[in-house]
Amino acid sequence: MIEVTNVTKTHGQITSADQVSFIAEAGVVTGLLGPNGAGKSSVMRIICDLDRADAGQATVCGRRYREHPIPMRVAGAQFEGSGAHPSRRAIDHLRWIARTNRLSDARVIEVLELVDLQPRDWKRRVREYSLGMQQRLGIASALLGDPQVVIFDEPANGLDPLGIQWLRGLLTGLARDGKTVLLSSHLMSETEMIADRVVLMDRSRVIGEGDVKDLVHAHGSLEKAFFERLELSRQQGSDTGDAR
Ligand SMILES: Nc1ncnc2c1ncn2[C@@H]1O[C@H](COP(=O)(O)OP(=O)(O)OP(=O)(O)O)[C@@H](O)[C@H]1O
Repeated sequence: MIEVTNVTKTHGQITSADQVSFIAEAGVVTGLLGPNGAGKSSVMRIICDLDRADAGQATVCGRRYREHPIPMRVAGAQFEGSGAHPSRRAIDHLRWIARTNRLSDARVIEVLELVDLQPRDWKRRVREYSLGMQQRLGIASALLGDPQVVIFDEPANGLDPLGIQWLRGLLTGLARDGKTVLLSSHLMSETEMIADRVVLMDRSRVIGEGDVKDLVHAHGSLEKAFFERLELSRQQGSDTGDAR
């Protein structure tokens, strides 16, 4: 489980997270949905201890990410593509991460197969990878430690419709195995396809949340639900003189 409680983060004049609170449960695919600059990556970076919150806290399975003895075995994360150096061979990138985290080379092969990268591509250099292949490699590295919690920042970017379908199968399977799955996206229809539950963000705040099925049932589509909520929230913001 991921628990985010009143997380606030500022960078000088800019607020990237403003009292953000939500829970991502085990066995559920939770989507953090919002437009560019809404604060999704900022919150995910704080969950993974890549950034420190100014106030509030985020825990993964009951503790701060970095307080776990081998964090990678508890939570795996993917930010911006593969995270690999372009000159590295894909398999060597994963082997390096595996060895520094006391994981076996056999697990490297398992995750390469899990993300459906073809054996002929394993030894290719990452710079030769398409965007979609880089996404798959990034997802593979997040899964290396077979963690309870997986966090993917915009995993659908660069994937074609078949790739999106594959991603949905993968994430649904992980949730079915009892894992906590958190993904961010600004893509409404993809999120509607992939997530069970959504946390809606705009201008660094949570503006709503709910089960995707319920929101689609009530509003016709997740996109409509999102924009209705967005309009209301921005209206309330302007009523109170909040310019963000
Ligand atoms: N290190 C930083 N320094 C200054 N501003 C930052 C920093 N990190 C994030 N921000 C700002 O915080 C806001 C939220 O950014 P963030 O990347 O979290 O949004 P996002 O929802 O992930 O957007 P996208 O969908 O475009 O990735 C933006 O205005 C961004 O410019």
